[in-house]
Amino acid sequence: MHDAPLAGLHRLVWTALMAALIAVGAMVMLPVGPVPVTLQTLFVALAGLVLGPARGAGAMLLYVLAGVMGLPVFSGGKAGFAHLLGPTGGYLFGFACMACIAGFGGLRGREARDTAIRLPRVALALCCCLAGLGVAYLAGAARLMQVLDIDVARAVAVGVLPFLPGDVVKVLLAVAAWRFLAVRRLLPR
Ligand SMILES: O=C(O)CCCC[C@@H]1SC[C@@H]2NC(=O)N[C@@H]21
Repeated sequence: MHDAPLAGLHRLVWTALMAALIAVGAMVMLPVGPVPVTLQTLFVALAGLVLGPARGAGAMLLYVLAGVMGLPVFSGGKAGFAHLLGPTGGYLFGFACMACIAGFGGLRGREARDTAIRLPRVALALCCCLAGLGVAYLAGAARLMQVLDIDVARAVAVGVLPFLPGDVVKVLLAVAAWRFLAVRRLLPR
């Protein structure tokens, strides 16, 4: 009977936690050009899988809002609205879409009560995360084209290809973490 308010609180805590973890992912940064290597995509994928499409996207918007309001949560500890208009602003917009799409790979309804997460279910989660990553790349590359005044091929060379192998590994880690939490019934409902 008292489960519903607690479940709501549990979801809220997870939403705030995921927004905070993406900020941590932005701090872990390797500056390699106009776009740095960060751990953000790991936590964006995890946010979607753990929270579902709507709340996953909500956690991303919360994260972006925190940065716009001046918290140093963007890559390299940057903050402010101007950062959204810079070379990496497209990815930040794309993260909400990525979390939303990844969220369709998470567990819903009765599935969430089943602790046996088999290979096809893991494969679905992985596909959703990779599709979401593709959309984040699309948004990121589109913004790079505008800001750096480059063509599509150059934007892909600068903003997608160097990150692809690492991001695939991050997505695999996110799926593994999600499965770990799910089989232990630690996910919000
Ligand atoms: O300025 C920001 O906070 C956003 C940085 C975005 C970095 C992108 S996300 C996809 C790709 N993978 C990385 O490791 N870095 C880029």
